[in-house]
Amino acid sequence: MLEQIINEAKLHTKEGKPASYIPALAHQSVDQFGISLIDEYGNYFESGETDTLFTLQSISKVINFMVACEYHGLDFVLDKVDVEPTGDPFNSIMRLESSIPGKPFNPMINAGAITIASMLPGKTPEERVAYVANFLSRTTGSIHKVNEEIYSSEIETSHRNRAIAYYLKANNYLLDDVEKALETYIYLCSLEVSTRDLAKIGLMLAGNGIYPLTKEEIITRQTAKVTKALMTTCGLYNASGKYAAYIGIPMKSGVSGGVLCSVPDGKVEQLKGKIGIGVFSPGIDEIGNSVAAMKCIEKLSKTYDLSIF
Ligand SMILES: NC(=O)CC[C@H](N)C(=O)O
Repeated sequence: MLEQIINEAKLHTKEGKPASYIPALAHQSVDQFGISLIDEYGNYFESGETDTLFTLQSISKVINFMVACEYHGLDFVLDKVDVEPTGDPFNSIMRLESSIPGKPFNPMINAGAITIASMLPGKTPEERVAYVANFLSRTTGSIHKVNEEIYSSEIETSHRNRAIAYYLKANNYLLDDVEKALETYIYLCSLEVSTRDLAKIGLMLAGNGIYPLTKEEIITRQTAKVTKALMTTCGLYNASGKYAAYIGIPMKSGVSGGVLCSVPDGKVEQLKGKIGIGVFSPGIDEIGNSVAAMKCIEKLSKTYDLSIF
């Protein structure tokens, strides 16, 4: 049944286009598709390009939020970034000026994520990215490197994100210089992962911060719960409401075509208990979500009753 769902989803890979506003992402082949599922009992199901490395892009927002909450505590973080969905595109500037006092609406849009990047532990962007990469490795067991080509391509063309960072600085939300916050944010977007890595992070979140296979506590229960609430309400940009209704799984997507899913409680025999899912297919829609990955997750959720609602 899973193979059939995956084969059907693969038929949609060409309906999306690779993100072209980051020039180095534009030449990704849309034919790629990979999926990894891991459950709390250690069962793996994988198909397609599960070893291919791709950049986290917006999925880094989830990771950075967890790191910031663990390091500073939730109250400190929420003093600088709210937890309200916007219904606007991820790189929108509009509300920074229209809302008083310009506080970023949530950590899953660029304004919130650049703010979070400025508060991560470490004195330089390099130290911060190393801290976050180590944090990721505790769950994934992989070594995560920055893709320098994609980093350079984005930092050179990041005029919109730079504008957002200046607004944030003007309203006292950045804890650092504009350029350092931006470099940190883009380094983190450029960290490489595989679908297997994403599935493991999803499983850790499903375990409310405890990785079920090792029983190690990676983050607190409180951080895990707030993170999953943000993924559900803001994880898929301005399509988050639609996907909460039709799929109902805490998820986060990135413009490189990755999607991280955390299923807290699978109810059917074939997919039971806590499950992490990572999907990758670079063809994205206008909103920024991978077309084939979302088709696959929607079918999985409907077939195996994975919705949390
Ligand atoms: N939605 C995304 O994945 C966007 C991430 C990308 N690095 C940006 O800031 O534009």
